[in-house]
Amino acid sequence: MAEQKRLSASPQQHRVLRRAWTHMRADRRRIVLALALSAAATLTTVAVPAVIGAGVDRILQDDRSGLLTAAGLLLALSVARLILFRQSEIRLTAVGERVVRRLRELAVQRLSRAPLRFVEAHPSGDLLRRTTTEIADLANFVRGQLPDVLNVSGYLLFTLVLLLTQSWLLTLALLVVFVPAIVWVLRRFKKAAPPAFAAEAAAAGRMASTYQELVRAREMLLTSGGTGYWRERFDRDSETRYRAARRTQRTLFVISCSRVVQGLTTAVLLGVGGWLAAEDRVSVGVVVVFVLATRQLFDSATQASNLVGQVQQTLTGLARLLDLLETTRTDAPEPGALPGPRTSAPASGQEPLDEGGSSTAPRGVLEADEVHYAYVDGVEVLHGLSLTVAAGERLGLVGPTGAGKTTLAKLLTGLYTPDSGSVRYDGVDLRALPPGELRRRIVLVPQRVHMIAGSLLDNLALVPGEPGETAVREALDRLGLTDWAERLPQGLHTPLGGGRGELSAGELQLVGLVRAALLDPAVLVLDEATADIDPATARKLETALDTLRTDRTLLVIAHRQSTIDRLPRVVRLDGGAVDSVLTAG
Ligand SMILES: Nc1ncnc2c1ncn2[C@@H]1O[C@H](COP(=O)(O)OP(=O)(O)OP(=O)(O)O)[C@@H](O)[C@H]1O
Repeated sequence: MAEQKRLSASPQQHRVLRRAWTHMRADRRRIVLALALSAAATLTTVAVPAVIGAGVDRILQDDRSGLLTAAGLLLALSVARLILFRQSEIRLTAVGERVVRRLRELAVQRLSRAPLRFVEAHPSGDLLRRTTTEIADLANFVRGQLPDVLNVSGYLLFTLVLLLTQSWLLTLALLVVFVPAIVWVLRRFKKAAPPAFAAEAAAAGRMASTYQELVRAREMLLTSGGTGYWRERFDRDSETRYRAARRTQRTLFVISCSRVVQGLTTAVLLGVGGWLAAEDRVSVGVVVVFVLATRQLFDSATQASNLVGQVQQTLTGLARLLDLLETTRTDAPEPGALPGPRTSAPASGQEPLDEGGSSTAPRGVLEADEVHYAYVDGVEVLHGLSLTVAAGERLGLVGPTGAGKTTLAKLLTGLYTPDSGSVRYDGVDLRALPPGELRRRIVLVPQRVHMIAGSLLDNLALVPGEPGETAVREALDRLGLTDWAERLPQGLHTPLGGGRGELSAGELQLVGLVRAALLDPAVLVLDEATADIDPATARKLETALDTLRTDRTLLVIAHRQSTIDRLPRVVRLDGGAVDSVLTAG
């Protein structure tokens, strides 16, 4: 099996911000301006204790004009602070939202282009959580906590510089007591937090997957009486999530130990500061600066300790999102195009290529060459299968359940890529075709057709090229399905999907066939696409699809004998290889 990239449940958080920077680069000017404003706003707060300290010294020196200057400065600082904080917050939030929006759109874009095999290999709840909940958490963090995180970090840094300029001895006393203790607390937290938060996020993803599967399989569970099993599984997941949440809470408790460290530091500072003032080695104003600044320092440290949990949670979410973006990134070279319209004679047995236009996609030979494919390592499903379908041929594909027919159909339509070997259309490897071009040429109609919330028209028009109502009505007409659409309560505008209305299994297949008729591809692969439709209607539709375009290559997977009987050549698969070929007549 070709190496398949997989998402990690607890992806690496190493250098997560540096990795995220790639997605922020486009906004670097806005980011720098927002950070500069935030730093300036923080400086206006840090300066307050220094100005008060200077004012106290002026009082003790009976310097009235100095005192007035200090008072005026305090007033100016408070006005500047108000303006700068507001401005920095607005700009930070705006730029943060832009980055989050870019990440959200990129995640959805990459996921929508990810190989089917990648999507099938992951629980849909996990993918959903990464692209919705975790991005929403990131957006909330940007809006709610990011300005605080920057202010607190700036405050801690600038205050330290201020204190050093006031008295290095008192700063040393502060650092000797405060730093080792706080470093110990933070290191313990840093060691315990990433695995705890990652485990909680993974448990939440698993729970969402289980819930989603339960909702999707509700009918089967009710009929088979399997709800008990599902409840047990959900309870197990819920228990794991509960334990993971408890572990996170315990980790957060480590951080609250910093309050004890703060009490100890204040006591030491008061003692040393009082002694130095009595010895006349520092002014009373400096002691005042230290008392005020360290109070604010502790407030910031407390705020930081509260924020650390949220920051960690956000970093975990960001790492999971980056994991998704990095895993789904394709380094494939620019997709090639099919050869342009030919002026020379076509290869023998081939018709000339059409020049394009959605209704005249070019024709060509479809070939599977020595294709190997495995869903799971070591369990090969197709074993070097080769098959050639001539341009315009109508071919049946039959075989026992599990023979590999659907797998081959998905490979022939480019939904899967072979582990080795190749699938070519008109001599071009399907991997080299842009998705839009590929769909114009080769279309698979599966047995299970999926719907989105919207009207019948929205659902029918869910094909590249956004066909309008007229094109949809024409396609219905060509397939003889106008009456069926008109019989629905509001005709083409009947609301469907998202719990608003459902179609029967056979009607869903009609939708799949109309979509195929709208695309009108050169190659149409029907995988049990009429199995749920009554035999008479199925025959009518199959004939319509046949006659709509007589030069179309048609590959039909079917169990119904009457469908197979209409096809001039039938290939039988067994055990992932061609077993026999039957030709009519
Ligand atoms: N998503 C998947 N993950 C793992 N194994 C899979 C997956 N889909 C199919 N298989 C396995 O691949 C093998 C071939 O399946 P496939 O659906 O191609 O058979 P089929 O011939 O179309 O069967 P049927 O007639 O029942 O539709 C089976 O053994 C099946 O269990």
